[in-house]
Amino acid sequence: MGMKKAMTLLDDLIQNAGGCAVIDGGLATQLEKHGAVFNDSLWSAVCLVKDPDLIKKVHLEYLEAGADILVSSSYQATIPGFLSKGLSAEEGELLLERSVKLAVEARDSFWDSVKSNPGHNYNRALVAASIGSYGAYLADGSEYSGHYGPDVDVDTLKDFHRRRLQILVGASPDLLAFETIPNKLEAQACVELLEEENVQILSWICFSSVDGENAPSGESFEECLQAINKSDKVNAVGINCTPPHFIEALICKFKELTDKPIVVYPNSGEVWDGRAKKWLPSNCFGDDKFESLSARWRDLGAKFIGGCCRTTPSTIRAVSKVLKESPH
Ligand SMILES: C[S+](C)CC[C@H](N)C(=O)O
Ligand SMILES: N[C@@H](CCS)C(=O)O
Ligand SMILES: [Zn+2]
Repeated sequence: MGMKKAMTLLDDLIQNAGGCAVIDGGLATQLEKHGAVFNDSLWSAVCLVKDPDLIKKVHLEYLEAGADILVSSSYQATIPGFLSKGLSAEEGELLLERSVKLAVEARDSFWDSVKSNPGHNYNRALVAASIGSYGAYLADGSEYSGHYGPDVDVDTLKDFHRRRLQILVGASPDLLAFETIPNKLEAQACVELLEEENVQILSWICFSSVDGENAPSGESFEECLQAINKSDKVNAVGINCTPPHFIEALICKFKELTDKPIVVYPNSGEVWDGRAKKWLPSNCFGDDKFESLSARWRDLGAKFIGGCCRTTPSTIRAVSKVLKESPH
């Protein structure tokens, strides 16, 4: 499909969803709720190897809750990560393809089961292939610090992302979702890669933020968005895995900094301790808060809203309900 046709598909989805498409919630979180254990450097990508059926089940739960966009299970799935566990490059590539396939299969079977029900309130969902940051692969919490050290330059990051991007593009998702990008260098690497590979699939680039004002590296979003704004290969930009109380101000900031559609899918407000590898209870937002805040975020201009870590299908049910029952 050409970029133009894909863009129409996305615009139609936003319109059919009432002016703002609903993204799913935390994938790893919901896998853990079903008993999956991720005390491993592959984090949720362990499930791609050990229990792909569970991934499909969670995708179906999010569709049932009203998600218009599913994000695939490839966040922390990388060829070097799989090689470090003794898998071959070919096996790693098949696992990446599998992550898209699982989401596509869930989407297709869910849509087949609801599309002819009169009065159903679902849209045919799109599948976004997740591309987690280099920091996610490092598994040291650096997707929330942006500190990759002096030896990492733009070529290191492009080399890291290139093969996975090629494989995910080859699996034909509807979208590419760069997630939890923590600094300007990685944003630039992602844009250069999309250009160099002449990628013909829509994409968004989302940053994390730990202070509600800047990228985790301390660089301003004005700096981080420079390369993105110049490229027509990036179709939307925003924030994920960041506490909900920062989102309103960040939407306002992004509106001043870019003409691209804005994506927000915050976490619950809990804070990831990269060393202890656990979530620390903090200013935690429940589903009712997500419900009221989503309407506010939509009114401020966000075009894609969902949840990230520690949000669940019940969060997305609340978000979907408010966005679809009182459309803009
Ligand atoms: C979004 S964070 C909670 C993912 C896990 C992290 N990259 C780690 O492996 O420690
Ligand atoms: N798509 C990933 C993001 C982690 S920050 C997940 O939901 O698990
Ligand atoms: Zn997250």
